[in-house]
Amino acid sequence: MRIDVVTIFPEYLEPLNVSLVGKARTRGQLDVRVHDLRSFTHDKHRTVDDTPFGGGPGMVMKPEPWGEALDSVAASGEELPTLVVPTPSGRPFTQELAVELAERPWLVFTPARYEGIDRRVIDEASTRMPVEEVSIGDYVLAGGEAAVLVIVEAVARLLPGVLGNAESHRDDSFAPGAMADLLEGPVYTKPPEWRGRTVPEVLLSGHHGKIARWRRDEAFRRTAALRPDLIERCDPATFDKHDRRL
Ligand SMILES: N#Cc1c(N)n[nH]c1-c1ccc2c(Cl)cn(Cc3cccnc3)c2c1
Repeated sequence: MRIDVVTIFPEYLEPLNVSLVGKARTRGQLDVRVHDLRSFTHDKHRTVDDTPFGGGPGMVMKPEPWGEALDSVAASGEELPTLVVPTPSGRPFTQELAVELAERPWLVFTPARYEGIDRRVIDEASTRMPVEEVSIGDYVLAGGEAAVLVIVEAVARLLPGVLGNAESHRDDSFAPGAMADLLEGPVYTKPPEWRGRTVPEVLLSGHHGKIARWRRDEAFRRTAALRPDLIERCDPATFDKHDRRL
């Protein structure tokens, strides 16, 4: 997968050089390119914003630099990219959308600032590529860069080979499958006793069937307590009558 990010804060995307995404880039599983929007300005002050038509607070990001940036990025690849626009009014970002985006060959992110990008940029882009306007949650950020970090990590970990053998998204919370839509249960590691606290005996038993059942029961119990709405979404076939009694 190729990912391009156009931003006035390229340094905000430095985290894409480390950990899971950084390793995937080093291995060649992910091609991430960050572009400074100001590279596509031509005035002395490298202006990217102006006052809003119709008045009102704040500034709006000018269409010209974005248009030139998207032209340049789109022309540099062979395939059709999907434009991903972080915005408070966007489609809620969920695991389902992460899976959808992970199936695309090329994502171009346009995290903006101020009061947003001149609407004509998105409208014009929509005539030549798929556009997804996405929000990472019902809270207000100052711009889209943090959303890009969240979306890229959630998508990258779904790409084949990115998660090592020691990790797996098989039992991810919110992912389809036997633990569909359940939150993760408690996890433990050595030492077996720490500050007088021990590990549930079943996890030391070596009985894989009992361990699997305990983990599912704990996930169900935790989900029922913290996110009962997710239980309603579960496929009834996922749980036998015993689970329903937890
Ligand atoms: N994704 C997401 C997301 C989220 N969940 N909250 N806020 C944002 C987000 C994304 C992009 C921008 C751009 Cl461009 C400017 N702002 C500031 C702003 C805040 C409220 C109303 N208008 C603009 C952004 C906020």
